[in-house]
Amino acid sequence: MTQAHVLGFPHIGAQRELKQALEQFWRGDIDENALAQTGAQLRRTHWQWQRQAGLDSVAVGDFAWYDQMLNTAVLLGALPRRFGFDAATLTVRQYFELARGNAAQAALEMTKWFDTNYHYLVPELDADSTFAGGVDWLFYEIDEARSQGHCARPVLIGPLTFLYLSKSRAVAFDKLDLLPQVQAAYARILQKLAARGVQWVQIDEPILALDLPPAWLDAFAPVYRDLGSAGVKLLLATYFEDVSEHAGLLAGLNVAGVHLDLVRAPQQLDVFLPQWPADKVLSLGVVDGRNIWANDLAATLVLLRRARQPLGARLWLGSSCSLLHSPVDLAHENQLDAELRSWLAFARQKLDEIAVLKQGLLDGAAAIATPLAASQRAQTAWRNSPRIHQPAVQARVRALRDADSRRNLPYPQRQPLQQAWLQLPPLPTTTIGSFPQTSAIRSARAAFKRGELDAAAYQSAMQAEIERAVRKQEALGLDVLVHGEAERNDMVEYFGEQLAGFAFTRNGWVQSYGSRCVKPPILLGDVSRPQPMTVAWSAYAQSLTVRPMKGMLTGPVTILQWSFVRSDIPRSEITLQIALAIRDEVADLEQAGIRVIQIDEPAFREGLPLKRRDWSRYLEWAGRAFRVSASGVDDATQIHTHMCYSEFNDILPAIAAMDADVITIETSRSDMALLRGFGDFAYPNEIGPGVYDIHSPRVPAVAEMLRLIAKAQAVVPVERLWINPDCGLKTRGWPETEAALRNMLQATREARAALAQGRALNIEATAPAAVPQAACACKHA
Ligand SMILES: CN1c2c(nc(N)[nH]c2=O)NC[C@@H]1CNc1ccc(C(=O)N[C@@H](CCC(=O)N[C@@H](CCC(=O)N[C@@H](CCC(=O)O)C(=O)O)C(=O)O)C(=O)O)cc1
Ligand SMILES: N[C@@H](CCS)C(=O)O
Ligand SMILES: [Zn+2]
Repeated sequence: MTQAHVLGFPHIGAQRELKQALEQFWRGDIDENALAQTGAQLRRTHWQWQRQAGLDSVAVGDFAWYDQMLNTAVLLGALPRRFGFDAATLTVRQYFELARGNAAQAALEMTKWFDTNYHYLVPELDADSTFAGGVDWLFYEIDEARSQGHCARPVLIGPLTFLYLSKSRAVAFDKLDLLPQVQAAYARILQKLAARGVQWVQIDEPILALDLPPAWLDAFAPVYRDLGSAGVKLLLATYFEDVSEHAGLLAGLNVAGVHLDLVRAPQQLDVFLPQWPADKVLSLGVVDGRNIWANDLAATLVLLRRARQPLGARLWLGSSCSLLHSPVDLAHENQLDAELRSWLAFARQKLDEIAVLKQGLLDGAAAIATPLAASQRAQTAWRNSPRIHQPAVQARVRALRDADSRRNLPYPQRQPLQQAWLQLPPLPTTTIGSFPQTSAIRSARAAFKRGELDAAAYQSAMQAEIERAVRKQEALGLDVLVHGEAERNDMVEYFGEQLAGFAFTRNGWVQSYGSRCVKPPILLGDVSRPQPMTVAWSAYAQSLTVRPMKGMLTGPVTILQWSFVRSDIPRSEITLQIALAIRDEVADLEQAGIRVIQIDEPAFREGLPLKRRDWSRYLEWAGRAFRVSASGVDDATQIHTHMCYSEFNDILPAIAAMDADVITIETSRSDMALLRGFGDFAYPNEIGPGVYDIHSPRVPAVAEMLRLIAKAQAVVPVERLWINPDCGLKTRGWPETEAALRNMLQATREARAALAQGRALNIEATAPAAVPQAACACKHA
């Protein structure tokens, strides 16, 4: 029978209930029982919504206190030995220690889930890892769903994806050596599910979207030959990319069905349909799990009908991927106008879309006449709306010439012009932009948004924060100052709120990691800049000091990556539109006397396509967009960029081609290993490799930073080396921020003295940090 389903539902809660409960629990304000009740209530609600919408099963196992990848490690019993926990008796408190670290141990590392803005916890394995099973939370939740009358479909991260995305913490080994044990553990779990009477299990193998080494691909058939015989029907889910090249492999796997992401790659259908075996389900992901646009029901029905004829009841339909990446419920957006709301669907509305599509497919279009007509009206209105199309913006993009993405002079000639007025000492010091976003700042903004604080009072409060940041930087002795970004809720949303072509939500939260969320703005139309966005704040900050104030902007690629983006025109074109808006802001900052300007691109690497074959095209347009945003200035104006969270070495030529005068990058957590590539590649401009990790409240000692400075000096010519932290300081508190910066400045003074005396830095006594650091605490609440 044709089934309608979703691959997973967001668990943070429509009002971020899980976030509030987690943070209360971590603060000690509520006990474990109260936390458990919040979790149970959220699961109950989300299952009810799926059932009420008319879906045939509910996803179980998508709920996680922190992260589903960590849950999988716990389920398998594969915990890092260094914590000394017994997986079979793991407590919720211990679970959070794995996620967030404890006094003795750093948290599990966190990294981006494929090309999304969600971070998962990276399981740690070693050659002796065991997989004897862990606590039975999944089985409990299945019983819970069933006791509420639902048809429970457990969702698991598949064994090959789990293993491939894990890391070895100690000596490197071939992770595939662990496959037999991992496979056996999955077989035991599936048998247990079968014994409970579970019929279908969704098993996610998104690594099929990547360029996989042959040994990993070859592992699929034998693993699933075994798992497919464990007594439950397996629906193997792929998503995020075209998996056409694996159609033969997938058709031959011992699974009962395969799921395809037809939103990302609709062309796959024509490859799969002709060769799809008569005994297997083909589940089509036709409702976008990663964006907020309402489905074009008529167009989707056409596609589904094409598959219906050959597949019959073996055709399933659902979301393209888990709805984890969507905000929860449009019903809470009472400030969006009716027209815009008719163009949108959040997770809850997507459930209805899937159910309606199933009905339309089985019972004919007449059975869904009302939603179909509404969908068609919305599509027509959207296509023709003056909110979307701004001919002047499009004309400006078309008129871009090659010279618009180039500075006048090359860097070697710009550098003396900049130094002539900047008069910076050797090893100039700066920070990445943000200073602590204190609860006073956040509650002032919340009061302003509620109308309880007027604009003038809010402005004064933010100016006071800016002044505080400036005075502290002066006292510390930094060379290039920042205003601190107090006025920004988020480095992307803030710009989305001010640019034409964007809409923003009140409550469209999406989990970024753990309890932390972001509210991506909605990029719905051609983008332009009605008025300056940052100039008044930066100019105010500059008015407070004679030192150079660095203007702070988010770059076009990062704004694109961290927004919900329209899908009717190419991403490359949208990015150029944003680039032009940023270019105008850069020009206005320069006019206002801000002559050092940073354009952040932390998502530049994240935007890289999953398949290498698509890289060069992306790097070409993304790099051009950055240069368009940065090239409209005088050669004496210094352009910085900043990148973090990334492995940069495989795209260094593209980073160099961005031609920023200075790049500050996250390097301290890799002990400067990330910098080596910059040295080998002979990166041509100035670099500020982070000399301390901002992700933990721990204050690094002067000697530790000196050691990293020495390592950096071995790779980057000293006249092109800057000293700065790894990333912004918004998630830190002031006491540790000041202490760490004080030490950074002291380390810099010592390094400068050594330089002046022509001696090497004395780093003999300095070992790498002995105390474990949180892997990434801006990501670790
Ligand atoms: C650098 N990172 C970012 C990513 N994506 C972005 N779009 N932005 C990023 O900065 N991706 C990669 C990383 C992810 N890292 C983080 C780090 C930290 C957070 C985080 O702290 N998120 C906050 C929400 C931030 C925000 O939008 N703040 C708003 C609203 C604050 C709020 O909740 N206010 C309360 C009232 C508070 C009070 O009265 O005291 C309310 O409205 O109810 C603001 O400052 O105005 C979080 O809390 O989750 C995210 C990603
Ligand atoms: N300017 C931003 C960059 C973060 S990646 C900040 O300092 O928070
Ligand atoms: Zn950063």
